[in-house]
Amino acid sequence: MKAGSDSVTARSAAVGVLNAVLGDGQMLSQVILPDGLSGPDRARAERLAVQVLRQLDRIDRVLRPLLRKAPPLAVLNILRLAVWERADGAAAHGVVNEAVALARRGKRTTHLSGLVNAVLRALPEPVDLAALPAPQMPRWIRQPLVHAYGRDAVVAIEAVQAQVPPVDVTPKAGAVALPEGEVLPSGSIRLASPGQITQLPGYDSGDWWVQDAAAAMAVRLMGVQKGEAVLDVCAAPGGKTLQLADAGARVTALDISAPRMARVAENLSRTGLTADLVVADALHWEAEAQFDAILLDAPCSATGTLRRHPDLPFIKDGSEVAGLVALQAALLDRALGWLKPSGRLVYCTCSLLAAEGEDQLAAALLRHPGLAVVPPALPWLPPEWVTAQGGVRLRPDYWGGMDGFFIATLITA
Ligand SMILES: C[S@@+](CC[C@H](N)C(=O)[O-])C[C@H]1O[C@@H](n2cnc3c(N)ncnc32)[C@H](O)[C@@H]1O
Repeated sequence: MKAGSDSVTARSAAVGVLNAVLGDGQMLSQVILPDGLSGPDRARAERLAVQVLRQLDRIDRVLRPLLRKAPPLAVLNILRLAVWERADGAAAHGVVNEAVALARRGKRTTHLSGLVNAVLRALPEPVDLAALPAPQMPRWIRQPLVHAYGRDAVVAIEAVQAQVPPVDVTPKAGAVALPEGEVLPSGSIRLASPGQITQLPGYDSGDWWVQDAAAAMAVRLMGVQKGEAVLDVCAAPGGKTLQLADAGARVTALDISAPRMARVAENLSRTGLTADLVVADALHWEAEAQFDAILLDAPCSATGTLRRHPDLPFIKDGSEVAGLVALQAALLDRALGWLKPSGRLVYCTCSLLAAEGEDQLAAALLRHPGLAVVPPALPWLPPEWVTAQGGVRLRPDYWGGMDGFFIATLITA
């Protein structure tokens, strides 16, 4: 974003978001922006905050030599935002003036507006963040990934996570209006220039939906047949429900969260697809009949989605993982009981951690002696993505960037 007088409100809101995430540990999705911000300013504030979080380590490397001691967080975040804007090509004088004005307006920052001015005037010219090493993932994620994939792979993943992720969409069968983009081998379309999604051709007519290429692969691996009874266990916000319904399955979509299920209903309505919606805790729900196929997209650490959620490294410390692993195992055991004898269950998580993928699968195979893995048979799937167990490991550095996922198809003997 280029500096300009109209962007002061977006800028102050962006600093507020950074204070909430980095100071109070709030998730980006939960931060409430101030009332009275226009739609475009709201979007700009969110974009600025996300970009600063994604580049935070690089930004701090630029600032560190210019600061004798760490200023209060609210001041530091004004400086961080200004460094990002300079790196993004905004003119120095505009960025400095507006950062100083922002500091003057805040009760907690006004006494340090002189410092803001001095530091920003001392920034190198140009501010080249891309020349610095990509931000590293926190230790609780990085260490197990180095162990699982090796150091080079982790560096490649971190390089991708420092970039603005592309937007992929899944076309509906027989779609007429599609936005321009590159068709990936799996059939997802990577948009050439996303801009405002709701303005793209085919959005209003429901000809496609936004869904990362990796997220779309679980249902592609399932090989759904028309008329099959399919249960989507953790369904919201519903990208995979749409795929299942579009493939002609009779879909039951279940999720514990009513507000999130409302988004599934909206998505079905826009795309003209249908599914039975159930709001329930899968750990207590009872199925009335068994299913031909079940998709379990289990709640997880979401470590495969750091590109889109750059706040996660700052608000999570890995302490939730053990609880999530136990929940995934309990959901998996329960879901297996709803399968027809010849049925298949696709288990997936958007996690990079083996604990929520490969190890979870190995533990399930031990708990259920009759359970077997069906290796994928898709011509476009690179064989090196298939694990020794027959699961699929998707990494963020594949195909120029995708979410990290683990997917496995299970059958009971
Ligand atoms: C990874 S998200 C699912 C994403 C979804 N499948 C999609 O493609 O859009 C995990 C979901 O699990 C749901 N969930 C968590 N615990 C659950 C439970 N005990 N029973 C049912 N749903 C649960 C959450 O509300 C969340 O929507």
